[in-house]
Amino acid sequence: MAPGTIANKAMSMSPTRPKTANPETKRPGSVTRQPSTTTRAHNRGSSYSSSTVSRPTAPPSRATNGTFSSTVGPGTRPASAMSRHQSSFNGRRPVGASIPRAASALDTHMEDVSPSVLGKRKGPEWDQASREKSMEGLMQTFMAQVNQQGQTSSGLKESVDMYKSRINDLETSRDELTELNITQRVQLDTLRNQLRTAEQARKEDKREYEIAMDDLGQRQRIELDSVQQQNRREIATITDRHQEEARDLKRRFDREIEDEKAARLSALGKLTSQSALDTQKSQIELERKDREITTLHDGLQTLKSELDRERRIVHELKLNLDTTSSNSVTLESSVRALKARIEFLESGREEQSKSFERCNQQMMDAFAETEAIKEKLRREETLRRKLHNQVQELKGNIRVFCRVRPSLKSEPASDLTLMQYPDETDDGKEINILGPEERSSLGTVNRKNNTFSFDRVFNPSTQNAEVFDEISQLVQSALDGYNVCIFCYGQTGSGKTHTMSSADGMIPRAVHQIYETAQGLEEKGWRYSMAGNFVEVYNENLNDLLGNPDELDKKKHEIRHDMQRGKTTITDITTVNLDSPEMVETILKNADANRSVAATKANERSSRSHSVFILKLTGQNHITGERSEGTLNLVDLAGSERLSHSGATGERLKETQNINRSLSSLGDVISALGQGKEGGHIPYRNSKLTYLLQFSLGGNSKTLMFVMVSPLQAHMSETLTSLKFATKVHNTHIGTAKRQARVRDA
Ligand SMILES: Nc1ncnc2c1ncn2[C@@H]1O[C@H](COP(=O)(O)OP(=O)(O)OP(=O)(O)O)[C@@H](O)[C@H]1O
Repeated sequence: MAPGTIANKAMSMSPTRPKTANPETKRPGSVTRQPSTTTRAHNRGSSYSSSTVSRPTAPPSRATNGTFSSTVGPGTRPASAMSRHQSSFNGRRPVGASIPRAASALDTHMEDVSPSVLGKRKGPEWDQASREKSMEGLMQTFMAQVNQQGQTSSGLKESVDMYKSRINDLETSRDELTELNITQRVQLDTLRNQLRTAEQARKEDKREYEIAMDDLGQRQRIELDSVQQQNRREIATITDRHQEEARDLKRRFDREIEDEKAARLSALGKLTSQSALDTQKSQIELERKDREITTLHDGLQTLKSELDRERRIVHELKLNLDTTSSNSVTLESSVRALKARIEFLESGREEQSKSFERCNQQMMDAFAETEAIKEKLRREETLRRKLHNQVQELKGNIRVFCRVRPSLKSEPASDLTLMQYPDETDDGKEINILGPEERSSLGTVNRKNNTFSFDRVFNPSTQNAEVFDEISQLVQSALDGYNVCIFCYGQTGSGKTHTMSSADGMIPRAVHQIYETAQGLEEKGWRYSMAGNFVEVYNENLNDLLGNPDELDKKKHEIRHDMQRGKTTITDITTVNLDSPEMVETILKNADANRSVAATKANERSSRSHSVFILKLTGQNHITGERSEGTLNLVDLAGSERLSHSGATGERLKETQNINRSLSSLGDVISALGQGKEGGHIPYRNSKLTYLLQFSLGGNSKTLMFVMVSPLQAHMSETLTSLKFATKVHNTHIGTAKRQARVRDA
């Protein structure tokens, strides 16, 4: 316990603590309050002492009664002091606490006697007896008070003793506490010393740990540096080695490339000289062929009859084959019968075996004969191909057919152009277009007559099947490995789409024929594969009509030519393998649907664009090892009407310009081919269409153009323009046969 606490306790026990609220202290200072000995005896603690000193002392106000007041004067007021002690000790009242206040009794008495004592007499002069009496009474009262005071004093003594014992207790407690305090201080010091030692030890440890950490860090840094250096050295070594290897490789590759280049260059040189030689040879060959062709031309009839004869032979051979086959069947059954007989016959074995050998020999002969006939048939097929091609070449490598569509129900007869077909019962090659009636100044009525002649003219009653008969030989050429191009040219509504891609048009018919022929050729060892593309050239852009309709007019396709192999490919194009002839219907439907997406009306779009159906035919003969690669292009051209005169603007004008450009490019290409200059420039690149068809126009390819004619009077001007263009094409000689067609104005 802290010393201060004990002092506070002593303070709380102070019997004389001033109380301003005490009525006695407020009383007017008539009584002198001397510090009593009892009070002094209590004054041991410093706090207690200060409290006593602070009590105010007043000078005696009754100097005349000094002796009396010093002993029994009202200022001492022991009872009052006692009562304050009592109140400080937990409310216990010491003996005498109930004694009446002497001071107040004295006060009363003093007031009663004072007039006589002070000589202020108002009654009789002097009464000795009463005075003695009263003195005695006073004396008795005084004595009683003294006794009372004695009792009070003994009570106070008891209190003092009690206080003393209490003080002794407190001192003992204080001593104990002081001792405890000292012990605790010693312990505290010891603990502080231990703490200091521990702190010292901790600091020491920390310092050692830091030193160790520094050492470790330094060691690690050194190790890291050495590892890094080692790594750097290794990387440098590896890099050097790799660079050296790379240099070696580069040197080697350079050497190899150089060697390869030199080899290629020499090969190229050889090839160039070879090709020059070949070209020269071809030239000579061409000239020779020209001569031959002239001979051939003369001997065409002979060849035709020969072909017929060959056909007859083939037919006879086929009959022979059938007979032989039935013979071999008969022989087989004979063999079986003979075998059965052998089992039954026990004797004459030799004769039987001879007869069996004979039968066997006959059978072998029959097989050999069959093989020979088959071989002859294959030779016949090769010969047929050759002859077929010669016939096609003689017919001319570019042909023009004219087709007039019938009038539709909606078109009255009065609106139709007068057209005549003078040789329709014969060759069917001419058409007369009669102009409107014109009255001359002399009054005669005339009609302008425009006569055109083509390879074939189909009148309005001709059906697609008949038209196809005429082109089927060209389709056969595609199977034989030639590039064939069939165009439909004419103004909008003239019947191009009907001819080309209607349900029974040229495209489906061509596919069906190819299938049938390819199947027939299978027994001669041929296997064919067919791959189809359908593209559209619109505004000089190529579109895939079998692709995603959303990509129409957006996706870019490029045309790539393999000049050495004479092959054309289109990038990112959909190719459909025609596994069955029915596939073609799906292809046509898809193309139509795609066009419908791109335009509000599909036919509107179709008349503003060129569509090209490309069929690639690859054949392989596993018996003879022959191979053929041909392409059939079926082209539905955009409407040829001269829209530049119609005042078209904007998008329509652009379309028109593109159509005009591509059609005139087609004309230019055909015309350049017709000039037939060896190595002359052919402007294929002038339009997407001609560029796409580069290998199918000219050279060894075969071209057929349909010029489509509308029967309407209103379209006559366009009809004449189309027919004139077609005549120009017809007059063009490409390849071997030269022909002349006539345009007669009557
Ligand atoms: N030989 C024909 N026999 C019967 N109807 C025909 C014949 N040729 C054309 N038509 C009909 O004439 C109309 C116009 O023909 P088509 O659509 O083929 O013309 P187009 O030249 O292809 O026109 P576009 O350039 O707009 O495509 C169609 O209704 C078609 O059915």
